[in-house]
Amino acid sequence: MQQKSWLTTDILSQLNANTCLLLVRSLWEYCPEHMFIVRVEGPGNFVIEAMNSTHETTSAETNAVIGKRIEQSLPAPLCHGVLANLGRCVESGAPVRYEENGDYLDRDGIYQHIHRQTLLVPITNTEGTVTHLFGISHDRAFSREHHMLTPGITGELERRVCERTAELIAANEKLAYLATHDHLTGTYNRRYLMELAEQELRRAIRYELPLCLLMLDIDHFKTLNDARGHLVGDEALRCVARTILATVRECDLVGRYGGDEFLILMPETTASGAQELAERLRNTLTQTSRLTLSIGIASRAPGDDVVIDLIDRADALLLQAKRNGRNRIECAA
Ligand SMILES: Nc1nc2c(ncn2[C@@H]2O[C@H](COP(=O)(O)OP(=O)(O)OP(=O)(O)O)[C@@H](O)[C@H]2O)c(=O)[nH]1
Repeated sequence: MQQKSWLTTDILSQLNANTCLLLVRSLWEYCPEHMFIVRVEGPGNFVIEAMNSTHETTSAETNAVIGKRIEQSLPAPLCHGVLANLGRCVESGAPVRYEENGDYLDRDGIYQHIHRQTLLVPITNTEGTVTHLFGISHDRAFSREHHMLTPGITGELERRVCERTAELIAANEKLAYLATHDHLTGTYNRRYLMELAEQELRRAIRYELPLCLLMLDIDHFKTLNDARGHLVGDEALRCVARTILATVRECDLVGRYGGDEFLILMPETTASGAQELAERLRNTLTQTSRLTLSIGIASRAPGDDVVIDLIDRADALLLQAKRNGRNRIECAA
């Protein structure tokens, strides 16, 4: 039995072919509703053959789905219902109306709400087989920017915002750490140490407090590096850093000044206190490793305006310690 074509009405049959074509084209281009034609390839197997562009879908977006199976072009939560309705339309050979109303996560991980009504019309060939389905959808509530969120969705969104915020805070903390610390030893890097040291010096000047600066250098470090390799050299640097950090007070500032040189800034500490710490440091290191240190100690003097004044004096004393045989501490009288 020849089936009735649902796209043919009495009015249309009175129009000539050209007018029909013009009518279809105008509808396809200017109608604000979504229109699509799906090819029926077998039971449950539908391929999008054509789709119009509307104010909400660009031609690039519509072109991207043409030739794709329904499962490839629709969000998974909506797909099951749509496939069932397409199948129903093919089986019955009659128009089918259905409604989609739900939320789904888009490719950017953003919740979208969809509420649309669709009319499906079967298109048959001369043998009466449904070869295509024509669909027209009306969006009842679909906005990328504004939609009422159900409490469940709000909760999920809040959870995601909290998760992202926590990730950002962690990433920021990591960045701040990397910007202020030496990657190898975990002590402050030179730039940050200088910044903190200038603050300490200003405080010491303002309140007339003692302040000492220790500069230390590993003895014959180049020989160790050359003989045993850079990885062993790196471990030696870490070992010295660990020993310093375990020996100093919490308010002391420790940083890697460069190569195998470290600085320790000791607020509210006199030269004798600094010497005590330097001795302890040297002793601990000789007990736990084969490394020895040469140390120069400078204490704040009247006229010291910037930290480099102290660094210069500690550096000169460190050089003196090297010249005097290494593994020793030099401190200005
Ligand atoms: N493994 C390692 N070596 C480094 C690093 N930075 C600098 N160095 C090496 O540290 C060595 C510095 O040696 P110096 O302090 O100049 O000389 P030294 O052998 O310690 O001699 P003295 O200080 O006079 O006792 C050089 O061989 C540098 O290549 C680093 O991050 N890792």
